[in-house]
Amino acid sequence: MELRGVGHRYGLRGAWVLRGVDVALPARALVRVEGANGAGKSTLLRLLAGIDTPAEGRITGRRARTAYVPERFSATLPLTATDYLVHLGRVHGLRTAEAKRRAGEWLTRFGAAEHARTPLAELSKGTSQKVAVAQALLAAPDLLVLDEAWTGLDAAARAELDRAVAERVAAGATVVFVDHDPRRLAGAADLTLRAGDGGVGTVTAPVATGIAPGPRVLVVAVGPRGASLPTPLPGDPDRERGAGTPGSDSVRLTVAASHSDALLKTLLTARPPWHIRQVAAMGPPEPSRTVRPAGSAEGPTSPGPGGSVRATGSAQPIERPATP
Ligand SMILES: Nc1ncnc2c1ncn2[C@@H]1O[C@H](COP(=O)(O)OP(=O)(O)OP(=O)(O)O)[C@@H](O)[C@H]1O
Repeated sequence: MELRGVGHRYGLRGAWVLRGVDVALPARALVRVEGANGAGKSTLLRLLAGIDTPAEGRITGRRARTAYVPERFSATLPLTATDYLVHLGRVHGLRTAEAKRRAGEWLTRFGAAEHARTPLAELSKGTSQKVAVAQALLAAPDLLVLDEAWTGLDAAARAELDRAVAERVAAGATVVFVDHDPRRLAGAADLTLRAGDGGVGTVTAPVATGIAPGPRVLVVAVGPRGASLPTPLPGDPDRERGAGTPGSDSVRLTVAASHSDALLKTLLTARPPWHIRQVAAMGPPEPSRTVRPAGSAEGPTSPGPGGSVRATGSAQPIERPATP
């Protein structure tokens, strides 16, 4: 998805909030938007979600399914939580039975199952927010836009949303979020955009998964014999079965460093949990396989469009408390 010369202002004669925004959002990426109050973060998110149309410029390459969680969710429809979710699931093209199943699943994940039959107007602020987040995740969106969506959620639901975000990215989605807590998903963003001075700047370069090698992390995890790894795993790591012990299985996972925190969290919070035996930063990546566009000459090691590079190199232990 690409923004070219995008600008926005409220009203024909209003002051420009954003101008000249040129940004490319990669697929399978977590994108953080930061900036001071009033810098235009929510404006940018609404443009990305397609809620508002830019006053100038173009947005191209929109993903098929987009979902948005606003800063404030005020549900005034005379529906129960489940009926509302099923209705939105239908809007997203799901069959009623599937929408019902997913509504129940997401309400349960966010600890709101007991409010499935509660009318929206009677929900507490926090539970309303859980419904708002559930409606966004229900349709497995390719673009998920979260405007301070964690606000008002209890600790368990905040952690669940962290996990859901990692799952969406691992599944190939772009997740764009704003949160005033700088610790939110700290270190996990592939790209950070800074809104301010009427524009949007790129703070960190995007990691185009599968194209840029980037630093990688080795995680050795141990689980009960025969236990399946949780799915999906953030960052879609390379996996290799290791030598287990009686009653346990060991697996070596190699993942982009930007996804390692989310991967560890997913393993540790799985049911049953996986124990982390080793976490190690990989040495400088050496491309072992290069795919070039058809007809291109032998040349540098960077892959062409659609190419991939597998990182190799020796593992360097990094300081991280590991569970036994
Ligand atoms: N619907 C609207 N009508 C008129 N002006 C608006 C509207 N929404 C936002 N603005 C203005 O646009 C500017 C940017 O607002 P925006 O909400 O995008 O900033 P923000 O960075 O998300 O702020 P915050 O961190 O306080 O949430 C502000 O000056 C705001 O007053």
